[in-house]
Amino acid sequence: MDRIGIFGANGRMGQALIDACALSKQAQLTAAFVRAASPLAATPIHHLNKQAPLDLSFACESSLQACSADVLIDFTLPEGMRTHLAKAVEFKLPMVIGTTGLSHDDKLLLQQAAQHIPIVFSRNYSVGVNLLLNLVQVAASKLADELDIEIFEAHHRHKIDAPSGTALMIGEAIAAAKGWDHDNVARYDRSQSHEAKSQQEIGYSVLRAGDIVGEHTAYFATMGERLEITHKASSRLTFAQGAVRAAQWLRNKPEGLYDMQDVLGLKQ
Ligand SMILES: NC(=O)C1=CN([C@@H]2O[C@H](COP(=O)(O)OP(=O)(O)OC[C@H]3O[C@@H](n4cnc5c(N)ncnc54)[C@H](OP(=O)(O)O)[C@@H]3O)[C@@H](O)[C@H]2O)C=CC1
Ligand SMILES: O=C(O)C1=N[C@H](C(=O)O)C[C@H](O)C1
Repeated sequence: MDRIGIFGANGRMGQALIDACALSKQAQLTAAFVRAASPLAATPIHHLNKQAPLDLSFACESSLQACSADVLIDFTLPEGMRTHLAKAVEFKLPMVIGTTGLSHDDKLLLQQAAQHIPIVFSRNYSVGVNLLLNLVQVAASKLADELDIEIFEAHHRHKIDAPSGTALMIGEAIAAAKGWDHDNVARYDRSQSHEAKSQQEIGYSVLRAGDIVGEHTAYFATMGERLEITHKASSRLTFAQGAVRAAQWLRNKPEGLYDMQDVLGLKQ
């Protein structure tokens, strides 16, 4: 059994991760951390799998040293991720990270930490999106140069970062296939632009509404035809089960920075 510790255990993804551990035959949830000030600390956890009740309470993050986890999972906010990453390095524990909205400096922190512990970082843990990354690279490299490339994403009303981590990951994959520098070709806002778009750009658009779990479409449009490659997630359990799979894959790996394509064997 792989013993799993979860940060942000009371969040939307935290709850889904608790359910994913309960449904797994190989992973056992041994620590479900909440912030030090959380009123949930020391209260019992409820989860989907009612047939096998979970005999565990939420724990305060500061009790990490005393917990018995083999791998830690973080789906929180960038500030939380930074704190949790430092703890994982201190206690030499492998870590799976799904938090999005990370800055350039945060990504450098990940690289530094990966010199000491093994880390899987992915902005999307679903199988479908990781396959889509390969498909958009084929489309970007095989279709004509006279191509308009746009990425649309839709998420629930609570999501803070925009564009989503997945949308940026798709854009970065397309830019790599085209040999472009993503930061130079990404267009997030056309409201101040007074000219027609160039074909050497990747446009992003964002929708936030209701309870949408996560939808992404890459558009490849030219005169007379348009290819759309879409992924729709309908349950957070998809991401959570992917993260638990990554945690199991990560155990006993050497230090280094891995992603979900490594876990799934999809690297081209
Ligand atoms: N890579 C992937 O496949 C996916 C990534 N995500 C990403 O996961 C993250 C979480 O999403 P979601 O679960 O919807 O968000 P929620 O807001 O529902 O949950 C966030 C959790 O993080 C905790 N948290 C926030 N800040 C800190 C901090 N500074 N220290 C410790 N804990 C903190 C919150 O605690 P409290 O309740 O006390 O505030 C809460 O438990 C987002 O970045 C999202 O984009 C989401 C889905 C899939
Ligand atoms: O915040 C979310 O909910 C999600 N975030 C991730 C992202 O930013 O891409 C992944 C997924 O789409 C859900």
